[in-house]
Amino acid sequence: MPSFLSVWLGRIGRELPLLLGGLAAVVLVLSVPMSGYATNIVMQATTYAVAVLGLTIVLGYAGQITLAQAAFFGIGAYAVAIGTVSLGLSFWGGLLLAMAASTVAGAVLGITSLRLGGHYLAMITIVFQQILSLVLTNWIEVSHGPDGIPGIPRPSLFGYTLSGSAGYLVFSIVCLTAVLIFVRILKHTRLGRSMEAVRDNELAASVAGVNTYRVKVVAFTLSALLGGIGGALFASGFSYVSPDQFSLAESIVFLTMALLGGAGSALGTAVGTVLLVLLPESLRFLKEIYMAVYGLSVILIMIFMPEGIAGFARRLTRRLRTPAVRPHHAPALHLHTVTSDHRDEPLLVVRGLAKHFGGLRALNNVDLAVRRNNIHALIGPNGSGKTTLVNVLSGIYKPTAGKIAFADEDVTGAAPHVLAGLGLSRTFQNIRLFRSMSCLENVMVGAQRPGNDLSDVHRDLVARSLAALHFVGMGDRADDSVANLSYGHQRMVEIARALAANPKLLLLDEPAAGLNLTEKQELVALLLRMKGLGLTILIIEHDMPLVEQVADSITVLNFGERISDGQPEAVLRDPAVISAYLGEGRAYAVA
Ligand SMILES: Nc1ncnc2c1ncn2[C@@H]1O[C@H](COP(=O)(O)OP(=O)(O)OP(=O)(O)O)[C@@H](O)[C@H]1O
Repeated sequence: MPSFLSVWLGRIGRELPLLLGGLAAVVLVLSVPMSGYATNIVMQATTYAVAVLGLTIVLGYAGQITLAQAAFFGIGAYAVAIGTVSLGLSFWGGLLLAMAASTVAGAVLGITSLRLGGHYLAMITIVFQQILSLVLTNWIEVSHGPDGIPGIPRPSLFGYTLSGSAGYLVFSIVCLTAVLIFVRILKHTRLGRSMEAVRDNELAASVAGVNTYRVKVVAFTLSALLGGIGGALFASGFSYVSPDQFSLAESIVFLTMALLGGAGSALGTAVGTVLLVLLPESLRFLKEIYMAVYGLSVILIMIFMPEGIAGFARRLTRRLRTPAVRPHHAPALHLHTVTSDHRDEPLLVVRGLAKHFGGLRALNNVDLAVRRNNIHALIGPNGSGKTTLVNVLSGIYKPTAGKIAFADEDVTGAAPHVLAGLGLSRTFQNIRLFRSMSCLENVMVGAQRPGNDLSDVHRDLVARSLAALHFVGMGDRADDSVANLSYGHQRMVEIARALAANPKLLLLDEPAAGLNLTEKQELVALLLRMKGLGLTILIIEHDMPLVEQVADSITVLNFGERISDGQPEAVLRDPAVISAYLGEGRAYAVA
């Protein structure tokens, strides 16, 4: 069964409480008579919530700030208005138009702007929002200008027109429940995990095999689509649209709703939306000062609940949660095995590699050959170019000159996620984990890299990730948040994430840094066990006793140039290495 289908089917059962909640809301709407005013408030909350759930995806999951959600909401609303009133389409035709228009607008804006991150993206979305407002106000022949478009029809369903408010409200609640469940389940899919990995640490996500740009574009487009659906429901519900309903101010309100509820939680976002629609209405009795009290309430909630209502609720219920049941036995980890006839053949071949930063030659004319099933150490003084070399090999930096061949394929200048897909995994000198995720989720991002020969089912992904965690001695911490781990344990999780990807080559950048003596001995044993399973390892390390225990060959860099290369016995006796790095009497330099 395809992985995504098994995840969706497996998760849908867990959403039963939400389905029942939706059903209860429907029963309530049908059984309790509501005034027109109350109906409008609930309809506004419901349709807004659909649009704001888009922000859960793009901001909460993928960490991208957008201030154009009201623009996509407006595109959806106007598409239904123009489709039904001007073009004579049915509501359903208008809805399809709204979905298509918001998706295309989101994809185009995402593709063109998501290479820029952070505040640049926020600025571009503000500009887009302002342009849309101007177009809606001034393109009178199409949008009817500031007067807006009245008379938008409501849909028919199975021959029954939802013209009554209660019927349409039920329809909106059903739509909201479906969107809510979709967004909640999305979090647990490969795509959702990739989004969260991008949010937590984009660089680590890319070397773990996530195409970060594509994931951001998909998140942005999905968010725009939900904005469009929300807008379509809103337009048909209120039968009227005008440009002032979709202004920048509205986008800021949407953002506040998401942040107030807790952007990373779909349920929290929905609660935040309902609260911010109801709060000003419930404060109207305060007359002139009601807006001031409203603003103050929002500020106070944000100060005392910085992670939003969802984060606050999570903290309250932490102790009540039951831990997941995991198998006690350690599942076996299968790695990329090298047959004995290929052992010692070159896996990675680097020729004439150079990397210049302006006038600084961090690497100059470096040659390197890493042989299969070998542990190859890269040593040299601080600033000699070791990390730069690993950054070039893993695609983070483009080389200035030279060629890199990996598994007989020219990979010079390839992107990090492409190299990860070919079987190149790495860890970082400064540990880079996805800090909001558990150990298991971190490792699953590694395991789900493209090209990893898992039979494509979620269960296998979990099994392989648990096997990798057990292999590094972290099996019993699978469900712990990585943020609560000691430094040494975080290193082990990072190695497990790389191992779960079933790499052909593992690049380790100073894995012993920050470890105590016992942990270093455990690392030596781990390195030898990994080699025993057939893995090829390139390790940067300053700890020379460790290097001596594990290395089959050593390359030494100094001022960006290779000064020695070969078997450890010869390299460590090389006068050039002793003078540049080891010192007389082999007093090992420790970083
Ligand atoms: N992004 C960058 N921009 C400019 N200079 C850089 C950049 N990255 C590295 N360098 C420079 O390149 C040189 C090599 O640095 P690198 O980090 O590769 O050394 P290293 O051998 O890994 O050192 P260490 O053992 O201290 O980690 C240094 O002079 C460093 O300042």
